Amino acid sequence: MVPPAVQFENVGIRYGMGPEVLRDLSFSIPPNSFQFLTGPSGAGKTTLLRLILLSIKPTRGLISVFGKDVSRISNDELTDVRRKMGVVFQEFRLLDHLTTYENVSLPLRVQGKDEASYRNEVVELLHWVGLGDRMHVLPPVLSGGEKQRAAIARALIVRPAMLLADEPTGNVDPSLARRLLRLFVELNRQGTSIVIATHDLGLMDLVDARRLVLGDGYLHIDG
Ligand SMILES: Nc1ncnc2c1ncn2[C@@H]1O[C@H](COP(=O)(O)OP(=O)(O)OP(=O)(O)O)[C@@H](O)[C@H]1O
Repeated sequence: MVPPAVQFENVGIRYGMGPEVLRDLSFSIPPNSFQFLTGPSGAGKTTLLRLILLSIKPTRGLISVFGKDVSRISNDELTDVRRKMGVVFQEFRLLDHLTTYENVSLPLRVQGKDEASYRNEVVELLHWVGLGDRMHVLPPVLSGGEKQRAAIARALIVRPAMLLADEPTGNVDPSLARRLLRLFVELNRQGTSIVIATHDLGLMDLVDARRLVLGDGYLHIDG
């Protein structure tokens, strides 16, 4: 049986000596599932995504990712787990000396793939996210929304087992937001588990998906 992409059991986290930001979180993200993560500003959405990404540790409880208990994970396993995750966070981390096309292709280049094997796919994806005419420019001349779309394309190009996206449509107009959402839905159809953190109720209404709702440190699940 395929394990859940993510499993939390009684997880809590605090920053330093502060109060618990998240408390008693127990839930799972099934393989091939689509969910929104929502809740008011400061509710802990980014914190929850960072826990799943293993960039911060819980102060209590158990987290497993792709069936691995993260408290016992080796460095090699950690690298392997991270490779399976596509991540779009609010800081886009594009490399300023590479063009948009080169930034988006970079994960495939790092995997040792030959450019001829991926060029068309990268170009097609760049057109889909509305960057067809921005392919050959460097990130410093891109707008915030264009950088965000480049970061989305870079996360999707490797067809990750799980996509974690923090407000991925925060900087784009509503019609482009719907287009990006269609891209996430298509990726999900091809087998990727999707977690999208958003405040945008209109966006969530467009997809019949589970909602993980954070509030007062607790999580409840709608749908
Ligand atoms: N590095 C940190 N050190 C101390 N406190 C932090 C840190 N990061 C987040 N917090 C606190 O944890 C709480 C949750 O923050 P988080 O960024 O996870 O919320 P969020 O739901 O993503 O918010 P937003 O919707 O505004 O992005 C907030 O009270 C925040 O101040």
